Amino acid sequence: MNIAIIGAGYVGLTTAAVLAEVGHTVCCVDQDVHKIEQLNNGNVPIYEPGLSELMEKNKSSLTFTTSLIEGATFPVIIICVGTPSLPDGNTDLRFLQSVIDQLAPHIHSHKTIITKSTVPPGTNEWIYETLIEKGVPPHLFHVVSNPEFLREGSAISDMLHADKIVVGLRRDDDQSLEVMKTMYAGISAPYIVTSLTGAEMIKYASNAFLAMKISFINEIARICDAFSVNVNDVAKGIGYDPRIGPHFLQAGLGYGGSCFPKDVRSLEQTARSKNIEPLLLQATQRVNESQIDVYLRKLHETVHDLPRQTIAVLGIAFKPNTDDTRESPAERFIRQLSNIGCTIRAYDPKATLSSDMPNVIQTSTVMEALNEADVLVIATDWPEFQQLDWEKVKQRMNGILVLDARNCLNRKKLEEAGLHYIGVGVG
Ligand SMILES: NC(=O)C1=CN([C@@H]2O[C@H](COP(=O)(O)OP(=O)(O)OC[C@H]3O[C@@H](n4cnc5c(N)ncnc54)[C@H](O)[C@@H]3O)[C@@H](O)[C@H]2O)C=CC1
Ligand SMILES: O=C(O)[C@H]1O[C@H](OP(=O)(O)OP(=O)(O)OC[C@H]2O[C@@H](n3ccc(=O)[nH]c3=O)[C@H](O)[C@@H]2O)[C@H](O)[C@@H](O)[C@@H]1O
Repeated sequence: MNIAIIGAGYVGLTTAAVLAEVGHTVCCVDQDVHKIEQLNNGNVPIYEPGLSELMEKNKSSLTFTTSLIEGATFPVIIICVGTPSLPDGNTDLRFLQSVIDQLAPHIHSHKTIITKSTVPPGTNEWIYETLIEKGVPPHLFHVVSNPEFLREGSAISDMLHADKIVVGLRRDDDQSLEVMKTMYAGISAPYIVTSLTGAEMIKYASNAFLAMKISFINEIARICDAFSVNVNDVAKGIGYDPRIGPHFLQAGLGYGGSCFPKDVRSLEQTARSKNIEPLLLQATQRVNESQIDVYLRKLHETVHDLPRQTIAVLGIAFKPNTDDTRESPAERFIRQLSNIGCTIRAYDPKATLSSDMPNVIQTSTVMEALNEADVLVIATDWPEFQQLDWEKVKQRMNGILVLDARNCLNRKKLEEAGLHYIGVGVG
């Protein structure tokens, strides 16, 4: 198949690489001239494990352009542009709207227009109606909602081994399911076929549920903390029940990234627009937003005169295996520590601090970050932090306190090395 992908970000590039891998020809369109230049020079502008290798392997099936008009010549068009939050929590749909505005005058043969961007319920129906209003004859296009469920850090494997493929169609569309099955022929997964709006709701409900699971375990961690119980044991204990499952029960600084925070906010606003008070969504966000305060309080309780201390913070990205810092809890924590006057030495294997902050420097190695540090904080659970040589860490630091803000370290090993281990709900 010949496919155009509009928006060459995390989702667009992963989709392009995977669809090229399963035998299609893919043209990636992005308005960011610099990004397209990089891609045309063989450089992948984001860090995602395995992505540059897969793109290199399939380079004969991949092209890159800034021209949406060129993209509009393809019979299958997948929209993967960003859908960020507006200040009021609603979704900013202006990138998507601009794509539809630009596409409409160039639809002269049949197009299957597939939305992969996460969009609020009703958006794909809006796309259909807008194209009709703009004079595109209905026999020249179909609109499909095909939300994406990949995670950054494991994007390629998540897409190649998807647990499901969700396809939302208009009631009268008896063609697009076949198109989707041909497009995903190389991927074996059950199909969930529903309405356009049903598919949009599946995506929002999925992200909201996962975010709620994280806030749930973080609330349990606070209670565990008061009773000196280890929340990891509790997560393990409840996770064996197949009705609960073991995933997304890792307590810590809370969820971040470009999706959970914005999608939970957006679903909250969607509910409100229909006069529904979304109590669980609100609670999920309240727990998440106050999670950093819980860790700060822990530091205040344990460290004398915290504002005068030098803190080594390991982790800047919102999760391991990515360079993404969008709504990163690690970066928020660094900002809070900076606000109260601490001196911060931050390190991350891939991510860079997104803005300058007073008394904060980023180092290029873990050991450099530890120099003169009174306290060490693990803010992102990169595997390499879990495997540190704790004897060496102790020698390098000024103090001995380690705050495990991701509940990911082996406490025994740290204590054997003479370090003092603290956390929230760590027993
Ligand atoms: N990042 C993730 O892990 C996942 C993201 N999603 C959803 O997928 C969508 C895209 O997310 P990301 O890939 O993270 O976004 P991103 O911000 O990394 O990439 C979006 C790209 O779209 C381009 N763009 C914007 N307007 C354009 C236009 N008019 N024409 C051409 N290109 C345009 C931007 O320049 C940018 O390169 C969002 O709706 C997100 O919620 C869904 C699942 C996973
Ligand atoms: O819609 C999206 O964009 C994507 O959002 C998430 O993927 P992602 O944001 O890449 O990362 P996750 O692995 O879900 O982690 C999100 C945040 O939750 C935190 N988290 C995750 C799991 C957990 O047990 N505890 C926890 O605090 C992570 O540290 C991170 O800050 C979903 O997992 C994907 O299915 C979805 O496609």
